[in-house]
Amino acid sequence: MLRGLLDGAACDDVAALYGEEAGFRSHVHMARHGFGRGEYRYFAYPLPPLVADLRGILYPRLTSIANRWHERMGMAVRFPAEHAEFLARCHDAGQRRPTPLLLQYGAGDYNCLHQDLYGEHVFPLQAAVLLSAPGEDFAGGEFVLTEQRPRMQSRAAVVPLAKGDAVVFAVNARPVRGSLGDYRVTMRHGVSEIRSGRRHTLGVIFHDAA
Ligand SMILES: O=C(O)CCC(=O)C(=O)O
Ligand SMILES: [Fe+2]
Repeated sequence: MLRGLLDGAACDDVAALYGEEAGFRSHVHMARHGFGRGEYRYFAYPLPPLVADLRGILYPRLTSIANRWHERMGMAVRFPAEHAEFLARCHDAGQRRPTPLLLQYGAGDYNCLHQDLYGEHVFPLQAAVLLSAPGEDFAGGEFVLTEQRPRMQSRAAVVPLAKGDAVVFAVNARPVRGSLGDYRVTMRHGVSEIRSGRRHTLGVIFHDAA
């Protein structure tokens, strides 16, 4: 968790973008795709400055974890120091569409457990920033992670985010140290049902989409 990544005013400014027509490349109604209930919009390029800055600032702080994870999971790909360089790799492979997104949930909405994979190129960590205040703007709507371990039952974790907090989590898999060395666990994330009110999130994914 990154506590207080954004202050309250910045959260409100980003959440308010949801209602604007311009600045997005697509609008997804989750129920139509079986993804849950609620909606989200992918930003278009150029990203709003705050979103572009978050991507550029968080990425270089995560590359050493990403590279260590890949080494431990026996994956050959390594990540360059700067986000622009990694994006160029995505774009050269045809993954050119921006993936940062704004999500909006109302009462009864939820986000099914999923993974945000959009092509061959995957940066193994992503971030989500909670833009609304639990207990004040909404009730329910907890950020949930599950880890699926080999030959074991899945385990869930709830991330107790406050408004402005971010969670950095595994996109796809992460290594876990066991008595026989590292093994790989498959991670998924989602959001439990919002019982009342309205909840907004900013999702920051570092690879672009095909
Ligand atoms: O609304 C949330 O907390 C989860 C959003 C999400 O799935 C994401 O940012 O990838
Ligand atoms: Fe997601």
